[in-house]
Amino acid sequence: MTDLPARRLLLVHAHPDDESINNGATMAKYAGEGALVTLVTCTRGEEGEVIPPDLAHLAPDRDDALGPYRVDELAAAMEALGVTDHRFLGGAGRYRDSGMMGAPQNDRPGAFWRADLDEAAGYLVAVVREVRPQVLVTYDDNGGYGHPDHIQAHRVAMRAADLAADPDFRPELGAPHRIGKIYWNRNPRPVVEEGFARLRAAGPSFPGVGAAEDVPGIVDESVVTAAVSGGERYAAAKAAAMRAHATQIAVDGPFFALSNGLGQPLFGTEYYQLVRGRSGAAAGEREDDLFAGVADGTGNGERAEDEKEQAV
Ligand SMILES: CC(=O)N[C@H]1[C@@H](O[C@@H]2[C@H](O)[C@H](O)[C@@H](O)[C@H](O)[C@H]2O)O[C@H](CO)[C@@H](O)[C@@H]1O
Ligand SMILES: [Zn+2]
Repeated sequence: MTDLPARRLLLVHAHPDDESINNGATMAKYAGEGALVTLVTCTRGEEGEVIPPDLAHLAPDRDDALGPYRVDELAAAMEALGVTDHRFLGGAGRYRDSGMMGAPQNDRPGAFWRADLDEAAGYLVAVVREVRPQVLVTYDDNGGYGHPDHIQAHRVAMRAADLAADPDFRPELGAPHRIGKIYWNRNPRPVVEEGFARLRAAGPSFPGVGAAEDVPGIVDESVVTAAVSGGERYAAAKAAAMRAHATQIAVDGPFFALSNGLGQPLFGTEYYQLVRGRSGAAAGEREDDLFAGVADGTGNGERAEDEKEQAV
């Protein structure tokens, strides 16, 4: 990729829908401000459940046509977010959705959970060395909530960040590139609990109400180091993107539910933990911009020698 935009953000997610749920406002904001936002999705979500009854035939135990359908849902979500650079890890269909932890699908040939880590990371290294992002966003080491594809996406993303910077690793994939800042998706407990209180007060239009502790990446507020506000404009884009994933998500105003029918709050501000690189905020302050303190616009700069690694 030549003539790279000054700011470049790479996000790595497991299934179509995760990007909108976790980072829709962030992606829309930076895309709207002219940054290059690159999304890599590791599977097509073939093993998902299906919410709309008229689409139930797509299910893996019926037509097994959910994967291609979710590819189209993801394209519509990218349109809503204004994101133009989306790839599937290794190409669409290279890795299959593994199902929930413990499901027989975990062991199916081709399941992402069974992927060779360095082979999968190699596909991502090629993207990193092409787009040369200053910022990478992915899940924590539990994948947010323990889904095997989320855990594997975390492992592949973190491994690829290391390999992409190694000049001895597959030089044919491009010049080495060190990603300056790496963030994990987080949700601060007080914000989540307040959102559920709003949901209960509003009276959910969903069959039930979820539990705060089940929200992926929920942590004590002190763990969160960055908060990116999408404002009304980008929060609306996030909601539209989530609606585009209609087989997986039902949206009702400031709330949504997955196929389990359990309502939860939809946040227009998204939260992160900086796990590698240097914060651009003052000591003890949260960042409000993931690119704060980025070394330079080229994204080719090595980290400053005195740069303090975030302890994780
Ligand atoms: C948000 C997310 O990661 N969704 C995954 C997840 O889907 C959940 C799964 O079907 C579960 O059984 C339901 O109760 C829950 O409501 C769903 O969100 O796992 C799917 C299978 O791996 C995956 O396709 C989906 O994207
Ligand atoms: Zn997922």
